[in-house]
Amino acid sequence: MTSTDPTLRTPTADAPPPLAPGTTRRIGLLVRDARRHRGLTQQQLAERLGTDQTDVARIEQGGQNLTLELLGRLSDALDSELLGVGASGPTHLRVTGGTPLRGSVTVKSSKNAAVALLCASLLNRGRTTLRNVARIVEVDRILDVLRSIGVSATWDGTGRDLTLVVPDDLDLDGIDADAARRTRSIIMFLGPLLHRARTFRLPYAGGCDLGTRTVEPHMIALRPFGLAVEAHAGEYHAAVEPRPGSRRTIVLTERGDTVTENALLAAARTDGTTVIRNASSNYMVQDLCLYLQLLGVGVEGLGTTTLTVHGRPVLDADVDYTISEDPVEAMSLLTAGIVTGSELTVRRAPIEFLEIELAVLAEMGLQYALSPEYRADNGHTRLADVTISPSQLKAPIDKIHPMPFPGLNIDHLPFFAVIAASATGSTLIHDWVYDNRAIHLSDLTRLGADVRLMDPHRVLVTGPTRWRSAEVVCPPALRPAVCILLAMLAARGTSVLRNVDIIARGYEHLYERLVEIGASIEVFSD
Ligand SMILES: CC(=O)N[C@H]1[C@@H](OP(=O)(O)OP(=O)(O)OC[C@H]2O[C@@H](n3ccc(=O)[nH]c3=O)[C@H](O)[C@@H]2O)O[C@H](CO)[C@@H](O)[C@@H]1O
Ligand SMILES: C=C(OP(=O)(O)O)C(=O)O
Repeated sequence: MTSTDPTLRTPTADAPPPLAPGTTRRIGLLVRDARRHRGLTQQQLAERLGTDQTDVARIEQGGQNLTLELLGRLSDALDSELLGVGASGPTHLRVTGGTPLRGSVTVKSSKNAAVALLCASLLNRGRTTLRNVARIVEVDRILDVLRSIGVSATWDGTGRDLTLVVPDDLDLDGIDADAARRTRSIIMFLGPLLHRARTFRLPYAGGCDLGTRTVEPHMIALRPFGLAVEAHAGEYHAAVEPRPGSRRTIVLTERGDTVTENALLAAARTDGTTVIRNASSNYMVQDLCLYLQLLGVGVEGLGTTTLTVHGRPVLDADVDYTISEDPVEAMSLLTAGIVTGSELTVRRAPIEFLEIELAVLAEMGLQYALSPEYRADNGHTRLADVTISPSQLKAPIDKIHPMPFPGLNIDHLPFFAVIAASATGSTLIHDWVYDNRAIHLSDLTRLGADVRLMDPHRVLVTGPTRWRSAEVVCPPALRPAVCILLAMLAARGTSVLRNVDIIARGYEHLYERLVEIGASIEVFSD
């Protein structure tokens, strides 16, 4: 069949030599994986490329000569660095699995509290020092944005503590839109900025490919503070008309984490009392409340769904705050140990935010022991060391589904898919929250798991799995990407996980730390 696209036809004599057939076949598989991750049919990808479905089928089968120009167009059409060339190409992992991990590993501080506190630092006229900050890409993105508007952000010699000083005048027009668009957390600039300018613009919030994530609850929550937002051409146009009154009640339409944080950030510098109902009491919200208290804001109801904030128009204090440990990291590390049948201690696990997960895992047959509890360096969060032992797991009787805290954390849900695949029996996993995240879990089938997508929100996982090694492209979502890596640790033989850069968005030195507890992981790039 003749192609409609001239660049897909047989090369001319002066064209560069064609790639070896093995290479085109391999690239074909990568294209197919990336297309599926994007949820595109061959026809839809063909339309993006301006060609026929048959051309796409040929590329995926390795039967098409590939030029650099075509590779570039494929990368653009798939919105993927998968086919990146040159020295700064994507990073991949070679994972040799099937052996238990051993020893202990310590949980780092959380991404989600770090981004909230970075945004919160905009409220303070004094110096904010954040201690124990995770060195992750998500933090770097928000830092890039903060620096672009004039905030001074300096790491100390240890590289763990960060000092932020906010100037009197922010250069909001100079905002690094590229960095901002790569993170959803930019939405949390709305709360602090409504105290700094009567009008301003922010780029649309972005982030992982988890499906549509509404920003409407943020708009509703911030309206009582006089904020009106219109969306135009990739930007939010915000206008602030402060409303009189010394008391307001905000009823959140969703018990979301970042929307609660935005309401807190707006209330912190609003004179008088703000009552936030249906507030999230999740870990990052608690970290934010503790920081605001240090700044001199009265916050009552910590850990509950009604927060009462006594705001102060000027916040000017030199404060040090130590960010607490990340429950999702802890859950990831526990899963690494569970699926590899290991005796492993996960130190400094924020136990309050893992209690339901551990109760479910106990029902599934997990053997574990907890150390006596102790406090995190923020003086508040309860920590414990969790030691798990090799266990025969069985599927839970009821489905596994997340709920706002104190329910099972939505970000822990993907890890239950890997665990369920290691257990005997069928587990229904219901992600009612994200439109797209459960879909990414079907990649576990590449490693031998029986994962059936019942609909975009529900997967049925039947185990036990005889994990086998495979080559997989990282899904474009942080937690599912880590789940594939953990399944590779369980699989005998050598697997390759391609294009893992997304993992650095939320995990610091994850591979090195897994290697320290006995994993065999090699990092390489093209
Ligand atoms: C930076 C940060 O802190 N990110 C976390 C935060 O994102 P964030 O707070 O931004 O989460 P979203 O606002 O996107 O909420 C997630 C999804 O849940 C839905 N929803 C949420 C609450 C609710 O009561 N009803 C409801 O339907 C939302 O419509 C959305 O589709 O919370 C998510 C849900 O815990 C976590 O996965 C993210 O890791
Ligand atoms: C969904 C997540 O985070 P974010 O809100 O930053 O996309 C996550 O941490 O898994």
